[in-house]
Amino acid sequence: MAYQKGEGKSVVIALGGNALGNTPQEQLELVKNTAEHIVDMVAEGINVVVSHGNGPQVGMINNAFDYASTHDGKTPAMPFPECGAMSQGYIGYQLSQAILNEMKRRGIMRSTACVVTQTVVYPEDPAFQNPTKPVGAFLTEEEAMKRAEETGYTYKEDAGRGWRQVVASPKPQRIVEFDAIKDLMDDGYIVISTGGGGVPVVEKDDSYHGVPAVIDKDRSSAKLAADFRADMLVILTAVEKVCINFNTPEQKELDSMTVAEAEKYIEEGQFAPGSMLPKVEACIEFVQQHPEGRALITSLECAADGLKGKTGTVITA
Ligand SMILES: Nc1ncnc2c1ncn2[C@@H]1O[C@H](COP(=O)(O)OP(=O)(O)O)[C@@H](O)[C@H]1O
Ligand SMILES: NC(=O)OP(=O)(O)O
Repeated sequence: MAYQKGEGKSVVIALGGNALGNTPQEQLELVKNTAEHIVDMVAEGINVVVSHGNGPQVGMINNAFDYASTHDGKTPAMPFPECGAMSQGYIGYQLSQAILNEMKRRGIMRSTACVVTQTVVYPEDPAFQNPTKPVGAFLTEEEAMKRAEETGYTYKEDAGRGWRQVVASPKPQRIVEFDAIKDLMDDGYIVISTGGGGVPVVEKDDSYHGVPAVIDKDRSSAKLAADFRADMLVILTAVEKVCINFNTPEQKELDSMTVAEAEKYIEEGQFAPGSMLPKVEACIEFVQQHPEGRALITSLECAADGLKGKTGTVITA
């Protein structure tokens, strides 16, 4: 099956934590299943851009370098933005390989392209004054204070379980490699990009500079999808549908929401901050910027059916 330039719908998929797991070994196994679902969409003639989270991965890489650099005296300290880029690299490598293998198995003559992506954030974003995103392992207070002094990073106590590094989660303003991502997609590549929301960079003196932060990947995916006016933003997570009264006897699955309905539910506190809320907000941002587009929240397993309108929660303008 060969790709003809310009044909097919365009879809940005944001992969949640359950598509990747927590360790490289677990991830290598899980991405095989993830790839099957992505290739199901490719087989339907859809042009797919894949983005993914990186919270556990960037924390793991950062910790490994911190540990090595303070223990062996030979390994250099690794700046946080470089850790983010490494997480994009190894997740992208595993996803790319799994998608290629699956396409080969099905006789689909398409290729993949991984784009290490930077995302511009504003230095004055209030998120920098209130780091909220925990990354990496738990420490004692003493260890955390020592590391804070050495690195300048922020550590916070996490619900009585110990101290963890927290980083800011600023809003994505611009995807630096946007043109390359679009061109690659238009040329028929299955593009893996904007991993972990993109490495956050600020613009200063006409140059980009990495900053120690982790952008919400659903927000960056919404920005990417809106910028190239994708037909659909698909946020894949662990649940088939968004619910109201989630985890209560009155729980009700939603097939669809307009922006006005979603905003009413947000006001009622129906979506948990740090999990479902940013996903719904990302969908709202996408359809507000691109009202002809539709956003879908569903599970990986239901993705293909969701794209056919058979399941999931659809958010429209
Ligand atoms: N109102 C809701 N409807 C459905 N799921 C919800 C709701 N509120 C919170 N959740 C939880 O949010 C989770 C998705 O958030 P999270 O696990 O942070 O995402 P990710 O898949 O990106 O890692 C769901 O698996 C579910 O447990
Ligand atoms: N960058 C990001 O949103 O990662 P997680 O989805 O893993 O938290």
